[in-house]
Amino acid sequence: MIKVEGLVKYYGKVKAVDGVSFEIKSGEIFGLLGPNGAGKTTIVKILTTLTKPDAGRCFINGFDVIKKAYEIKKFIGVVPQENNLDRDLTVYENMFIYGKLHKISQLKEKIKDLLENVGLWERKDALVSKLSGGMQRRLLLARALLSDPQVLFLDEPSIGLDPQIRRHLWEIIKRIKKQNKTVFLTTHYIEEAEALCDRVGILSKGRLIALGTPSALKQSVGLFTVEYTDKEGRLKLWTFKTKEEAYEFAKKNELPLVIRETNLEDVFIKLTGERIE
Ligand SMILES: Nc1ncnc2c1ncn2[C@@H]1O[C@H](COP(=O)(O)OP(=O)(O)OP(=O)(O)O)[C@@H](O)[C@H]1O
Repeated sequence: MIKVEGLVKYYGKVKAVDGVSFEIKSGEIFGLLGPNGAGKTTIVKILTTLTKPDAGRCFINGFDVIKKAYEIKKFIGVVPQENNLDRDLTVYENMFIYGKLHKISQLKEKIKDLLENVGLWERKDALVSKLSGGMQRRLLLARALLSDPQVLFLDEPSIGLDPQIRRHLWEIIKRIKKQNKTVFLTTHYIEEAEALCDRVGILSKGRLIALGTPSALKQSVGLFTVEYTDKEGRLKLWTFKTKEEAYEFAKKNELPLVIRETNLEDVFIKLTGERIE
């Protein structure tokens, strides 16, 4: 469904994307995981035709994203990181105007369906400025789905939301996948990548440093982690294939160590020596 080959993007002298390649299958939830500034938004902007790469190619549904921007726009939906809803209009009006602009047929029925789907039908007459952050994010999602896109791009969908509201949003995103849509999301939340994504690409300083299912990525460094935080708050990690090896190692040490299952943050730390969040 999505194919990215050797993507490079500079902003002046900053190499924001440095030779990134990956493929996403139809119906997958694919996540780009990485810290702030890793280049996630830039890749989303390239794939959604908002900016052009300096090198490389990408295709969505066989269409060249750079050459066929007009066609691409017909089958993608985008939830940008920055909220671009009209705050002075109601929930319904935001949906209606967007639908009219995009010449959506059976608009009223679709608006009702989607607002019900994201739990906002009851609030359809509320001004956007009166909605909570989580509700606004759900409205952005509903609006992006109005054109019934085959591929949905979500740039940091749950940034700034508290954990409970984040989980509600994840349920909605999982339902979207069930409608046979391909979902491309970016995140710097480990939990979000693990809870939602079929496959994850780990991005660091513009480079894709690992790619695979969350469990394969964890397996690649070792499924069990021994953790130690020194007096200065510095974290040290050792990863092991088996729980027994981890216990064996911990037993030999005098230090207060924590033994736990490896998560994607550990994978990132192992590969880069840095933390994500
Ligand atoms: N318009 C721009 N002009 C100059 N530099 C930019 C621009 N947009 C991004 N950058 C730089 O490119 C790099 C990648 O930024 P990008 O926004 O793609 O990262 P990100 O992983 O999405 O992080 P965030 O979650 O903070 O948006 C960063 O060093 C950033 O400062």
